[in-house]
Amino acid sequence: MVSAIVARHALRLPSRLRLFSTSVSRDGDVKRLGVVGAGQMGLGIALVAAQRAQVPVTLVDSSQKSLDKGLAFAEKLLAKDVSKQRITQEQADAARSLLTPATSLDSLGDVDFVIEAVPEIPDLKFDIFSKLAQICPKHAILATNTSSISITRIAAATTLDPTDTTNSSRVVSTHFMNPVPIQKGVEIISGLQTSKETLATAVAFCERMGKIASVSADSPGFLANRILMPYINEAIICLDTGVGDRDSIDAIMKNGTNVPMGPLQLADFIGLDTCLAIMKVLHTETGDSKYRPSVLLRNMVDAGWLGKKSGKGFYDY
Ligand SMILES: NC(=O)c1ccc[n+]([C@@H]2O[C@H](COP(=O)([O-])OP(=O)(O)OC[C@H]3O[C@@H](n4cnc5c(N)ncnc54)[C@H](O)[C@@H]3O)[C@@H](O)[C@H]2O)c1
Repeated sequence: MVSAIVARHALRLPSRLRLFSTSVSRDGDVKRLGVVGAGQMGLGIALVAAQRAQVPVTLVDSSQKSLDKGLAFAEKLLAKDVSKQRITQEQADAARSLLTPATSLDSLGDVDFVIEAVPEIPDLKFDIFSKLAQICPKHAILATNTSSISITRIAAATTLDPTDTTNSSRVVSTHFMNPVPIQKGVEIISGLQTSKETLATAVAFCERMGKIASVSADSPGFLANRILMPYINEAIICLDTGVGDRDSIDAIMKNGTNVPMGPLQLADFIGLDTCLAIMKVLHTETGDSKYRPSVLLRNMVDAGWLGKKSGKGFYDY
């Protein structure tokens, strides 16, 4: 399965990508995982890795408060799984015991694979990857959960000499979908420097986590957001220009395409600031006017109406 996905992808890669195919990963056998950022995504990734792949996870966050909150939430999710008889108490205890919190990146000296899930701030990610390249073992895969930042740029931050791909070839994106314990899909994105072995290890590990991998190249919005965000943006333009009201827009897509929620409700769930940030990346990096963020989306973000997380968006919460 893994080799088929990677081979299919490699066939489509320009030959210049294959030139950088340095062997850095001995095999797909990840024995210890590091996760950086214990927020919404990082916590979900750590928990699913502990439950499904059954690997010990070092969960690093610069904020002790975030770690405490994240681990309390993990315990709540595990208790819910036990109460619904999806898992036994022993399985819940085993998963919880695999999660070790830490506040310093220096705790990641023994991991085989690390997934970064800190906020979507380019300089923050570049700084973390330059440190991970020094701290993690030389065979470790360095993955990011970014929604929109170029993987090639993140990989470039691991070295001062761009011609030396020892570190940059180990960088890849494992873009998990939210909420991680529920969504099956994960998007695996190669940067220009990413080696075939790194890609294969990333796909294999995500499959061990019970996920279904889709592989894409480093291009603005990758696959998921390149398709999803213009759909959401168009729904907002339809609302803004009076083609339909909120409920009609959500109802036709929900009842007509069999999705669990319509585009406006989904935008609220993702966060309107996140939607706008991704549309801006698509617009500026492609220069294509078809990705222009809708005026109403900009106005709602300016008003602080960010969706579910702020209590108000297209719906009230
Ligand atoms: N939220 C989504 O729906 C979603 C979906 C897919 C991808 N993503 C991406 O995942 C990443 C994380 O998003 P999130 O929603 O989990 O964010 P979040 O704000 O919930 O969590 C980020 C965590 O990183 C921690 N952090 C900040 N600086 C740090 C540092 N220097 N070292 C260690 N920890 C640090 C914060 O304390 C916080 O706990 C982003 O790149 C985002 O674009 C988000």
